[in-house]
Amino acid sequence: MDLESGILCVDLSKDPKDLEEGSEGWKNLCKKVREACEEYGCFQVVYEKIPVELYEEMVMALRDLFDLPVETKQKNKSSKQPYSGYIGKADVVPLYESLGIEDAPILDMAQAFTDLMWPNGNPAFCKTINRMSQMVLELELLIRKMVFESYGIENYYDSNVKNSQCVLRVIKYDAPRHSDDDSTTMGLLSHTDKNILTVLYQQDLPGLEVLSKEGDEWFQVSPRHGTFTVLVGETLKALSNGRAHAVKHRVILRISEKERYSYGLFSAPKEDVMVEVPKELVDKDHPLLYRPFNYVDFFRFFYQNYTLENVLEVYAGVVVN
Ligand SMILES: O=C(O)CCC(=O)C(=O)O
Ligand SMILES: [Fe+2]
Repeated sequence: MDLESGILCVDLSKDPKDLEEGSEGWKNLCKKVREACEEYGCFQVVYEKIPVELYEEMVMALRDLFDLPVETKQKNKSSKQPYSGYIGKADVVPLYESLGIEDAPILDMAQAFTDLMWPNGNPAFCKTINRMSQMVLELELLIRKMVFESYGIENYYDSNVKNSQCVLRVIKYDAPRHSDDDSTTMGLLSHTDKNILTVLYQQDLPGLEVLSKEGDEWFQVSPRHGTFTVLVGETLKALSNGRAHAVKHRVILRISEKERYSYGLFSAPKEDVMVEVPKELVDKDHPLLYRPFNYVDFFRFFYQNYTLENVLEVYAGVVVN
């Protein structure tokens, strides 16, 4: 099995025929994706469709963006979607800074964000984030389709896509400079994502770590060119009636002179739709675990009440039994 340091790797670039729906290769990929979602809650995916120069343009775009004054970045307020808005240099994670760009694959949305950050215009930035997020969304939709097919719920795929939206979250971690204290290398605390799927790119430096399902081992996810990391979120776990595993992950930085950039496309249900477990995934052996829920409530629920001590109570609020 092409397990690399505990993370399953799915190669979507090996044979174009594998991407023909219904082919043997496609069925094998779907099976592998399901296995990865259930056993690990994450996997790496090789996707060579994205042109090399777009990765480079993305680094320049991120540098440009994070170099803006904090007051400008703070103009990016979260409106409707969780994961949008500016988060900067919080006490618990002082090296972390990020901006969420709602529906960045839609040109008007990418343009609105660009106009907010650069009232005098920055067409190169707009084009880059729009193109990159379109390509990553294409990848996310492909994987989502594989997940739905692997569970035999492909007839829910179109409505699931129609009822979903996405945020491109771009992240910068300042270089940690001291090694005498663990907190100086903590980039992002251990958490699960609450959305459907996250498709993440680590631009240059390593840092992402995922916790084994058994909860006893952290695995480092190495950044590799053309390789994305897919993480199962709590909403996909709920949709699969608890079968898929929402993986805990964190970012531990290495002492270095270089800042770390990453970006992820987070797909999530639209705020006004109810998420329901497909009836096909409920049976005698798999009793219903989640009542229909609204994503924004689901998200707030985790974040307002969530501590390591009360994790079970938090689940009890959305879990039927
Ligand atoms: O920066 C990374 O590699 C991970 C970011 C992450 O987990 C998140 O934004 O939810
Ligand atoms: Fe995350």
